[in-house]
Amino acid sequence: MNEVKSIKNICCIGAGYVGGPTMAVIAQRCPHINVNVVDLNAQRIADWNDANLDKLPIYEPGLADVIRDARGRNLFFSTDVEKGIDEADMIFISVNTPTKTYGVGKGMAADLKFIELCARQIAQVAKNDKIIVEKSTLPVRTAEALRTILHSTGNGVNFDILSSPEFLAEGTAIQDLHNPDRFLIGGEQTERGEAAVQSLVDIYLNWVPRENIVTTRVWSSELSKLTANAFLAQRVSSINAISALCEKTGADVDEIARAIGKDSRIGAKFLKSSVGFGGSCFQKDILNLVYLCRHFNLREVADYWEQVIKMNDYQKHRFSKNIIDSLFNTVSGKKIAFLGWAFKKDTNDTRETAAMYIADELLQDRAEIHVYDPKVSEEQIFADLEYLQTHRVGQYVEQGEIMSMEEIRSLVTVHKDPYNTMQSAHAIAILTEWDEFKTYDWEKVYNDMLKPAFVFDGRNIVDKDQLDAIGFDVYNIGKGK
Ligand SMILES: NC(=O)C1=CN([C@@H]2O[C@H](COP(=O)(O)OP(=O)(O)OC[C@H]3O[C@@H](n4cnc5c(N)ncnc54)[C@H](O)[C@@H]3O)[C@@H](O)[C@H]2O)C=CC1
Ligand SMILES: O=C(O)[C@H]1O[C@H](OP(=O)(O)OP(=O)(O)OC[C@H]2O[C@@H](n3ccc(=O)[nH]c3=O)[C@H](O)[C@@H]2O)[C@H](O)[C@@H](O)[C@@H]1O
Repeated sequence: MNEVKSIKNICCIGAGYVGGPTMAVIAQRCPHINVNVVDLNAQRIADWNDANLDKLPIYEPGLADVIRDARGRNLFFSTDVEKGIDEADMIFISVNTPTKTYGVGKGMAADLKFIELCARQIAQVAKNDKIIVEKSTLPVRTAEALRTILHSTGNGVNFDILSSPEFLAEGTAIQDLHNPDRFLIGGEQTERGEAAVQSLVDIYLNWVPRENIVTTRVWSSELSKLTANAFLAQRVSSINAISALCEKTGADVDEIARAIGKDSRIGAKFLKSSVGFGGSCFQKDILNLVYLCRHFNLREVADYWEQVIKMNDYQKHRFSKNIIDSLFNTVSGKKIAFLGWAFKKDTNDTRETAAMYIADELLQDRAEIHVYDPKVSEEQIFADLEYLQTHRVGQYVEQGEIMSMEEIRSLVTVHKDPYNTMQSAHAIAILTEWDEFKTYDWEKVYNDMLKPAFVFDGRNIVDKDQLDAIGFDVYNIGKGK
C-alpha cells in the first residue's frame, strides 16, 4: 500500500441536509481536523453561521449542540468554494442530485450537473493531490465520469476518488451519524486506492468501531446506496399495499406489522403503514435505479422497482380519494385541516412530502385547506404547491389541472396555532406523525368542529378508541371500519 495520508483539512462542497450535519459531526469527533463547509447559497451559509442556533438552516434534533461544540473551533461555513478546495487534502462532494427535469432521462435520471460543476471547479483550482469523496447519492459508475473531468487538465495533480454514500435519515441525523449501523467506503483496488480508503477509515475510526466501517469496490459502494433506499422504500410500499387489503377485510395493518416483524428474518423496523413515503431521496433514487436498468435493457428489473413508486402514488391517491368520498363526494368549499406538512416528524424538510400531493388532489376539488406544521414555514408550503403546478408528473398528479398561485392562495391558509387550524373544520387530515398531535385536547377540538367531525389519520398516531368515544368519525390507514 502507498503511504496513508493523514488528513488535516477537509472541504465539503454542499452545506445541505447531508453536508451540514455530516461535517459537523466529523468536526466534533475529530478536533485535530479543520473542516470547511462551502456552498454557493449565501443565505444558507449565513444561516449556518448565525449566532442564534434556532436559525440554523435545517432542523434536526441534537444538531445545535454539535454546532455549538465545533463551530469556530475547527468547523467553518463559507461561500468561498475556491479557497475551501485549495486548502483541503480531502474534498467531500455533497451537492444535490435531483431527478432531471429536462432533456434525456427527464423525470427519471439523476441530474449530475451540480456534481460535474464541482469536478470542473476542483480540477481548475487544485494545485496538490487530493482525495475526492462522493458523499452525494450517485448512479453507479459516476466516479468514472468524475475521474475523466478531474484528470483532464493535465497539470500533474493526482486525484483519488472514493465513494462514501450517506445513510442518515432526517429527524435522526445526529443519532445516525454518532452511532451508524455502518459507514461505507468504496475505493479502487490499487495501492493508491487502498491508501486513500485507509485515510477515510482513519477519520471514521475516531468514533466508529472498525467492524462498522465497510469497504468495497467503488461501483459496489455507489450501487449499495441506491439499493439500500430501494429496499427501504419497498418495505413501506409493501406494508402500504397490505393496508389497502386490510381496509377491505377488517384486518389491522399495525397488528400485521407487529406479527410479521417478530420474524427475525423480516425484522420490526420500517413497517409503519402511512399516507405514503416522501422525502428527497426514495423516489428520486428509485427512479434513478429504474433508469439505469432501462439503460442496460433490464426491462423486468426496471418494472419491478418502478412498482414501488406506483404503489406509493396509489397510497397517496387512495387517501385523498377516501377524504372526498367520505365527505359525501365533494370537498368543494369545505374546510379541511392539515396537521403536518413535513415528510416525516422532527424535520422541516418538505421535499416530496405526501402532504402536498394530498393537498393538490383536494384543491382540484376546490377544498379550503388550513395547514399547521410545527416546523414548516408558510413560505415553504406555498413554494411546494407552486412546484407541483410546474411539475405535473406522476400517474395521478398529471391528471390535475394547473392552478394559478392566486387561486391556491385563496384556498390555502397556513396557521401558527393548531386549534385555530381545526376550528370549524369539516375534517382533519393527519399527514405527519409529530408527537405533539397526540397530546391535543381532542374533546375541545371536537366541540369546535362541524359535525359529523371526520379525522383521517394518515399516520395512525392518535388514539382511535378515545376519538371514537368523543364522537369523531375516524379513518385510519389499514384498519377496516
Ligand atoms: N437529505 C438526506 O437525508 C440525504 C441525502 N443524500 C444525498 O446527499 C446529496 C445532498 O442531499 P441534500 O444535502 O439533501 O441536498 P441539499 O439540496 O439540502 O444541499 C445541497 C447543497 O449543495 C449546494 N450546491 C450545489 N451545487 C454546488 C456547487 N457547485 N458548489 C457549491 N455548492 C453547491 C446547494 O446550494 C445546496 O445547499 C444528494 O445526492 C442526496 O441524494 C444522502 C443521504 C441522506
Ligand atoms: O438517502 C436518503 O436521503 C435517506 O433516505 C431515507 O431517510 P429519510 O428519507 O430521511 O427518512 P426515512 O425515515 O427513511 O423516511 C422516509 C419516508 O418513509 C416514510 N416511512 C418510513 C418508515 C415507515 O415504516 N413508514 C413510512 O411511511 C416516512 O414517513 C418518510 O415519509 C433512508 O432511511 C436513509 O437511510 C437515507 O440515507
